[in-house]
Amino acid sequence: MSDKPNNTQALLNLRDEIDGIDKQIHTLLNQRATCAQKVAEAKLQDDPNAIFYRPEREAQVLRKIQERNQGPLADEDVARLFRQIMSACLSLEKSQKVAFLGPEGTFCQSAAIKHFGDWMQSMPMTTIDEVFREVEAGACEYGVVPVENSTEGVINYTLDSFLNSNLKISGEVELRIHHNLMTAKTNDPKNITRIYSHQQSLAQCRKWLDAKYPNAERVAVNSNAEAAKRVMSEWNSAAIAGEMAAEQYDLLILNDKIEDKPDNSTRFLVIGRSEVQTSGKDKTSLIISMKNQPGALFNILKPFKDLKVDLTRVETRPSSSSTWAYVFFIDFLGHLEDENIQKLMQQIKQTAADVKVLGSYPVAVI
Ligand SMILES: O=C(O)C(=O)C[C@]1(C(=O)O)C=C[C@@H](O)C=C1
Repeated sequence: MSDKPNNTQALLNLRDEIDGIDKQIHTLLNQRATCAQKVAEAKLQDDPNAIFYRPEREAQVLRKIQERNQGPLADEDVARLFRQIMSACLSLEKSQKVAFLGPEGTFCQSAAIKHFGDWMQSMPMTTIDEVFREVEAGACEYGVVPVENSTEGVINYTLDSFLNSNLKISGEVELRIHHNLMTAKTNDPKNITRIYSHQQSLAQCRKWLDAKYPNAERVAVNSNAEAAKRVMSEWNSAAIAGEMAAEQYDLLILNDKIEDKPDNSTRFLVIGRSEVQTSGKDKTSLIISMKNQPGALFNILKPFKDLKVDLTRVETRPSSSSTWAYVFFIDFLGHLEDENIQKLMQQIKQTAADVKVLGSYPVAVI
């Protein structure tokens, strides 16, 4: 018997128990990965040009995990763990290249990692348009682009990019956005006279900046990560960016969570070249142009009421072609394969000048 105090022996016994559990988890993880490899083989036998990433199936797996979770780990934490397990399994089937609005360290990259896990290959692009082009050209399987922020509203450039693209929406990601003021570790915060960030981030932290740095020059740049890159070499500057950017560019966070609204979040869209099957809890996005006649908008929206389809967003944008004065970007709950959505689409097509389906995709799970 060890002469160590009881609590050490109890500790050692518990560690033995953990070792036994880890051994089981390790075995099961490799069994699961082997299954995923067999799934890949089955997909290829069915279709030599098989699509390996299946967002509908991943959403179903993550929902089941959350539904049966008994704790002590929180539902979202367990789902994030399984998100990573599926990411590792998918990488055994086929590595996924995902374009995002860069550079490295942007919230868009954080959204891509949240959705695809750490095993995807993230490819930074300088503009939203470039993300679309990279996926259209087949250089990347998927892309992630920002579409709306809870404080600043919709990102028009993303909506307009869909007008001239054949890409489909494959998924959506919700990301809580925390802004931090950061600077180079060699800088003296008292010398800060210029603050860089994306124009949306400067706007989301306006009140904080007015209170803390009323006289600092505010310079809008393409992205928060670009702002972080700049301050690495400027002794009198600071950047507003996410935690990931501070890590990426080895910066010191002077103040964290400086956003004016505590529930500040951004929604991102996952874009791809193929349609997504039904997952059981889906959303559909359309672009609808209306005939220039009285009551046209009412006629478009009436079928949603009649068929009890839940509209989640309606945005108006100027049309890119002369024939369309305005187009409507409409999101609603349901999948194109659902019977009531098929009825809805028939009625919309009777009254609209034109309808462009952007896709049906799983409602964000984590
Ligand atoms: O079920 C599949 O189609 C799989 O490829 C397996 C799996 C998984 O790990 O659960 C992996 C990748 C897919 O995106 C979906 C699920």
